[in-house]
Amino acid sequence: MPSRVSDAIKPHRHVLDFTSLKELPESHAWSSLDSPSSNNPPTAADSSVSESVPVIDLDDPKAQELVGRACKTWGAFQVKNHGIETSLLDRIESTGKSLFSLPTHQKLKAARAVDGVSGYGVARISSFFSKLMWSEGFTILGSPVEHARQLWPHDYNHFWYVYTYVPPILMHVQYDKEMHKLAGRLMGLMLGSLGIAQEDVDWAGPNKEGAAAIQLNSYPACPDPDRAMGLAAHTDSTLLTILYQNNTSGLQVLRDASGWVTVPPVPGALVVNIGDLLHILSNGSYPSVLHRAVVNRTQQRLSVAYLYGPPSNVKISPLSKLLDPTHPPLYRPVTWTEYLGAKAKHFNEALSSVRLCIARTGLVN
Ligand SMILES: O=C(O)CCC(=O)C(=O)O
Ligand SMILES: [Fe+2]
Repeated sequence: MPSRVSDAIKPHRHVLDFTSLKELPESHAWSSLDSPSSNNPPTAADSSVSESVPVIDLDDPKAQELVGRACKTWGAFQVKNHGIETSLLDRIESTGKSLFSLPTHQKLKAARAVDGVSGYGVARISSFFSKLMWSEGFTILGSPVEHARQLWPHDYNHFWYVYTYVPPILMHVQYDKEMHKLAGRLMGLMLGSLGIAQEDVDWAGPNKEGAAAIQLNSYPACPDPDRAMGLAAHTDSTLLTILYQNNTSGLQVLRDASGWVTVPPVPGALVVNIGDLLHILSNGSYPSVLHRAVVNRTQQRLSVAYLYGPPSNVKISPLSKLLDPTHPPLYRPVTWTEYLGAKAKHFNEALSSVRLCIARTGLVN
C-alpha cells in the first residue's frame, strides 16, 4: 500500500482499555444524529433479512460466472476451497488475540505514528466521525518485526513467523504470500467474468506485483451493543479485500432493497469485498460494497483484512475493452496513492470525486 495512506490516518487517539468498562462511555455512544443514516446503530430489523451474500466454491466449474453475478449484485461474496490452510487462519487468529489481549500501555508501544501507516490504534476512519468506534486495530505494511519486538520483547518470533520469513521446515505457508496468490486468482475470476483475460491487464495476476496491507481488527464484547459501532460504514479503497472473520458475526453489507445484511461466519470460508478501485476498473459494473461491523454483548470478535491493490505506479482506469461510444469511461485514471488521498479528503464521497462529468443524454453524473 502506498505511503500516502498515511494521509488517511490521523494520530491514534482515545484508545480505550475496553476490558475495564462496564458501561458505554458517551464518547462511544452513537445515535442517528451522529452520522449519516447508513451509520445508524443496528436495529432488530437489520437481522431479520434471511438472504445473505453468496458462498462460492472456487472448485466449482461455474465459479467465474458465480463470482461475476455476486460482484454485480452484492459487491461481496464468500469463498470456500480457496486454498488457504485452516492452520494458517488459526495461527493468524491466535496471534491477533494475543496481540489485542496485551495491556493497553504495551500495545501503545507499537502505536501507529502520526504520519505512519503500520501499528496499533483506533480505526483509521475515526477522524470522520464525532463518536468513537468500539474496536481497535493493528495495521501491517511491510515487515512488522520492529513492532513485534516492542509488543513481545521476549518472544517476538511467533509474530515474525506468521507474517514474514518462515523457514519452510517450520511452516511452509505464509499469510501474505498465500493471500497474494488468492487475490491474484480472484482478480482472474473477476476479470474473466467481465470478459477480460488476466494477461491483458499487465499488472494483474497471481505472480504479479500487486501491493497489500494487512489489517487486524478486534471488537471487544460491549456492554451496550445497540448504541455502539464496531466499524462505521465504508467502502474499501482497494481492488478487493479478503476478510477472515472468527466464528463471531458482526460484518454487515448494505443491500439497497434489504438494508443491512449480516455476513455470517462460515467455517473455513473467507469473505471477499469489492473495493473502489475494482469499481473504477469495471467502469461501475462491479460496485464497491458499503459495509460495517457491529458488536455484541458477550464475545470478542476478530477479523483480518487483506487489503489488496495494484502496484503503486499503476494508474487504474476503466478497462478499455469495456468502453464504447455508449459506455464511455465514468472515472478518471488514478493511482492507488492518489485514490487514498481522495479518500482521506472525501471519505465515502471519494468515488464521486474521481467520477467524470459526462454531458450526454442518458448519462448523468
Ligand atoms: O471486521 C470486519 O468485519 C470488517 C473489517 C473492515 O471492513 C476493514 O478492515 O476494512
Ligand atoms: Fe472494510
